[in-house]
Amino acid sequence: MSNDVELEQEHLDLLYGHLDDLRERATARLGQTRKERGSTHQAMSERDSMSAMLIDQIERYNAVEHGLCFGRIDGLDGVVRYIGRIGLFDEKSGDHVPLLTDWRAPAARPFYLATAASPEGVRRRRHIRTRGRKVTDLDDEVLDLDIANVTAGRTLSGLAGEATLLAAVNARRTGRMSDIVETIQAEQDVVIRTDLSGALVVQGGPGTGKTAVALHRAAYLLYTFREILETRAVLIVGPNDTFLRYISQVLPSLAETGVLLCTVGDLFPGVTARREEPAAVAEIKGRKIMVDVLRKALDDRQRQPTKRIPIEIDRQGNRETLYLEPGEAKRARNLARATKKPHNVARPIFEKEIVAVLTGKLTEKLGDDPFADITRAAFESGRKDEYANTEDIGDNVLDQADVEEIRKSLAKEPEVLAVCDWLWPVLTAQQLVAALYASPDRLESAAPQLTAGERAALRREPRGGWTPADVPLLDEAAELLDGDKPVSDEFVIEERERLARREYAEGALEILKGSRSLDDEEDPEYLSATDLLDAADLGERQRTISFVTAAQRAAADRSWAFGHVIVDEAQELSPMAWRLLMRRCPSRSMTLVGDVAQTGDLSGAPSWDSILSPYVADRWRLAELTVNYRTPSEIMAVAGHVLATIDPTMSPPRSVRDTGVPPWAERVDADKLVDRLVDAIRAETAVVGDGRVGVLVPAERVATLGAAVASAIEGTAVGAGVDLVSPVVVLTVKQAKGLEFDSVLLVEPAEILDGSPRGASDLYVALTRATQRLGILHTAPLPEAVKI
Ligand SMILES: Nc1ncnc2c1ncn2[C@@H]1O[C@H](COP(=O)(O)OP(=O)(O)OP(=O)(O)O)[C@@H](O)[C@H]1O
Repeated sequence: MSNDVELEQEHLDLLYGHLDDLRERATARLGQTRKERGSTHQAMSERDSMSAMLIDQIERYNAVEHGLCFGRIDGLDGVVRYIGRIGLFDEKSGDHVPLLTDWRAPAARPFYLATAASPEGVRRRRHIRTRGRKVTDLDDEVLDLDIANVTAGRTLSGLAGEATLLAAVNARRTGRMSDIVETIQAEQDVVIRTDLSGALVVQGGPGTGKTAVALHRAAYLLYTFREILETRAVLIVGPNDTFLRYISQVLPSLAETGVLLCTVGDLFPGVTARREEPAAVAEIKGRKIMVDVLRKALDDRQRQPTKRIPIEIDRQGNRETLYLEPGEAKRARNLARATKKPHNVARPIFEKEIVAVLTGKLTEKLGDDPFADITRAAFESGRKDEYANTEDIGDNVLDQADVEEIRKSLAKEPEVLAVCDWLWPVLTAQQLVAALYASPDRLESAAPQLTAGERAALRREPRGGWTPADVPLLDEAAELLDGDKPVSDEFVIEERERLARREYAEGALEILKGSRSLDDEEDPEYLSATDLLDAADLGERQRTISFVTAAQRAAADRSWAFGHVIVDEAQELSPMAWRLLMRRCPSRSMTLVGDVAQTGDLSGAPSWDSILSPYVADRWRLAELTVNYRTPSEIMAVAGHVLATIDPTMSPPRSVRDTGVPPWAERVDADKLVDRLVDAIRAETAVVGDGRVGVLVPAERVATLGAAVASAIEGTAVGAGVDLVSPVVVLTVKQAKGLEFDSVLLVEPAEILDGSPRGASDLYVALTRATQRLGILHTAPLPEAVKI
């Protein structure tokens, strides 16, 4: 074996040499490009585009530094193929010989799929384990049936690369999710490589790798369908900021950065929805009837006067009063509504009609027959029912130009515009929704289908920010107001530039730091590159850059149609949130991953069919993941009983390993809970060393217990928005969704169970967050379903 290690080290040295070479060339070109002095706008723009492209390239080379090459397959035909994070070719040889095959390429697929029973043309699969640039171990599986019995023990369970896989799942957690590119299993590989088109649902129990698979699928799709997806972008939606930070490193480590990661609360440009609200209120906002509520709220803003409205206008220094009759206002409203255009888009039609009516009145007042042209025009445009016969059309002594002059001046008249604003106001989504929440009368009129208590729950003052559940309502409102028109073109451009400048500046400086640490600091090429990319003017330079990624553009554009949308913890989204996401993905090219047994949100989905059937009927595919890579079998046995209370027909996923460590539970007196918890945390941190301890507590206790633990144990992070790199984290179950810790301490499970109508699902989630150890502390009796 040691001879083999040396041989693999030689190949690895060759690959890293190649990578260094590519990076150096790109860095040198970057330095050169930055020095070019073009004076025209186009030259500057081209130079900046080229710089951005080179920076992107360097970023990719830096990203694959760790674990560049991790596998090798030896074919039955004698061909040897190395598998890694990117493809590298021996360009000097002229015939483009692959030195390293990208894991996403079809040629790499047997590395993930081959088994002794179905070797896919592979004689031997080798996992190459490395630390930095050094080979540390090799893990071989011989798949040739003639000699399969030699290694049969390794593949009995159907796992590929078992030793490497177990090393990965047993490793200490860091607070950041790692990629699984070295050990993707066959059932996961099938999901990752499913075709781009259509909706795919990935259902799987806790720890089956749904999140990991979703992220690797994004990388696969970007590689395989780069042309489509680089222009239309990929959106990944996760449940909260902590989760997004947790997964943030995975795609960069796979050398993919052009993906927009966000929560539903981020999906309305210009709004950062972080305000909190009770789950029951969010549930009301998530109901589909809110579409009708918003429609009615908007209808109510298209006012119908009950009395004539006096309009005072200035006519060459004289004040004139014109009267708009209720019937005339109604006719204008009907006309504008009949266009079926969004409210703001239809406003000019409403305004034009009001101005036309007033023009008629004013010309009449001035002693002429005003209706001649107007009624004729109305008649000719087909509104015959309003003007029953052509005899109504009289003579007009004013010529067309005079009438037109009057019309123009009325169209600018502040009083006329003020009346139009009152009858048909131009609104933003924020104005419509905030005004609805702020007024019991508006709520009562718009939401008769809600109970008085539910309407009272929606009541809120306009100030104080938006909640995540407001965002789908804002989006729906924007749709009713403006259709698929961007909120405002100017705003979109501004927002785009702001995001692009920020990301660009941060990204570029990171890259330079990264590449410097790898190379000679005195290298003149590096110096010239860093000189030119100093932090002070980096952001400003980007102002002129015409190149911004599709993901950046998409982030600022409410009407953006993504090339593919991936939704994690998809079971949690409300019907209103689905409407928003479906609008962002008209092609319905989507991957939804989740577990309906873990649904904790009150407006979450009871089944996949209920989410998808309104949009794609039964045209969606289901893939299932069945193996739990996170939670050891000892802990899954406990969680399995809780699952049976949620749905007795569901079985928990099969754990990939035992740890021999049984979960424990301990009842303590209420006044001893904090002390005992602090002791237990200390004990667990001692066991997991540089791993992570998660303390999961009922929502009502997070503030008090969190503060008590934080004051006793240094480095404790508490509650929403925490950074999971902290050694100890105190969270609610909702906040811990999708996350994992080496050791979990669960406090007061009975309160979690009783704390919500979906308490059993919450408990199931809480019990399945540990990769190694689980302890339960309780003052009340353990729920019956928790059998320890
Ligand atoms: N093939 C694999 N190789 C190595 N580790 C894996 C593999 N598949 C999953 N894992 C690990 O298992 C853990 C659970 O994965 P992940 O969070 O994606 O599961 P999940 O199905 O999304 O779980 P949950 O529904 O509980 O959020 C992660 O640490 C992930 O890296």
